[in-house]
Amino acid sequence: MTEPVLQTSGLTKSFGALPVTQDVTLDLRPGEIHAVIGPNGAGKSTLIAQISGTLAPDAGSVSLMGRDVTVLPPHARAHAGLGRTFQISALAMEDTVLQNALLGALGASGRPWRFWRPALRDAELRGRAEAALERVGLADLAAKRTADLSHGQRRQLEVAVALTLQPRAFVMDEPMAGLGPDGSKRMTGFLDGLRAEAPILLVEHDMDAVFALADRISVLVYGRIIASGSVDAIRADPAVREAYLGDAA
Ligand SMILES: Nc1ncnc2c1ncn2[C@@H]1O[C@H](COP(=O)(O)OP(=O)(O)OP(=O)(O)O)[C@@H](O)[C@H]1O
Repeated sequence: MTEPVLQTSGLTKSFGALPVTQDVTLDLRPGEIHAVIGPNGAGKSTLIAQISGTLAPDAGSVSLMGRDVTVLPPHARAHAGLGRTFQISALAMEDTVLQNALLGALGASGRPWRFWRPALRDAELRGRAEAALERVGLADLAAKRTADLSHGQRRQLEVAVALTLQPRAFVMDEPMAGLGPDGSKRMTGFLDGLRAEAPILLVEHDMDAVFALADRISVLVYGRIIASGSVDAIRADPAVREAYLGDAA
């Protein structure tokens, strides 16, 4: 079997008496989209936070391309190849689209922030930022103020910022949120192509998108993975239908 790019093993975390992830073991293999679904409050965002390093697990580990990154801070995981998009936008709204992409490229370069001004003139960084914008279809909007983008375009820009790192794996928290049917369809098409570049661990409530994209689905309920398998297997699983999918299956 192909080596996983990303692997969690026994990730466990409680907030006080509330267990939010319990012994979560999953992996992400080259070329795939692995969706994590589950009801509100199941622990999906806290799982992503432990994978990306913003939250320390009580027990368990995270490894990236075979390297244990459990104690690394988020920026070090990003440098090790983990690309992340957020449920809530982390963009600088008053800056232009290109400036946001450049901030990502500058962060990826590992240079201190005092190089921000020179970065605007740095051909290599600019090239990296422009290539990422081109990749997500925002090249024509490079000079636009980010606040003036549509919600869907901001989501695309978030992916572009993550792309400037040339990640080996993505974790994405609800990239379809608030997109509407057309935007969701466009993003689905985009993620479909992106998986060949870097596999995606996808937390998403939009079941049409999940069923269209996922190579595998893991279902999280009360912090525990209750089922993991292909789209067809998950849709047919009685426990999953009862706990989460209901009519959506
Ligand atoms: N910092 C925190 N302190 C205490 N409890 C928290 C904290 N963050 C999350 N929780 C609780 O942990 C549980 C899991 O939350 P989490 O946001 O991971 O769920 P989720 O599956 O991502 O939900 P959603 O689908 O609504 O985004 C919830 O009961 C939530 O209230």
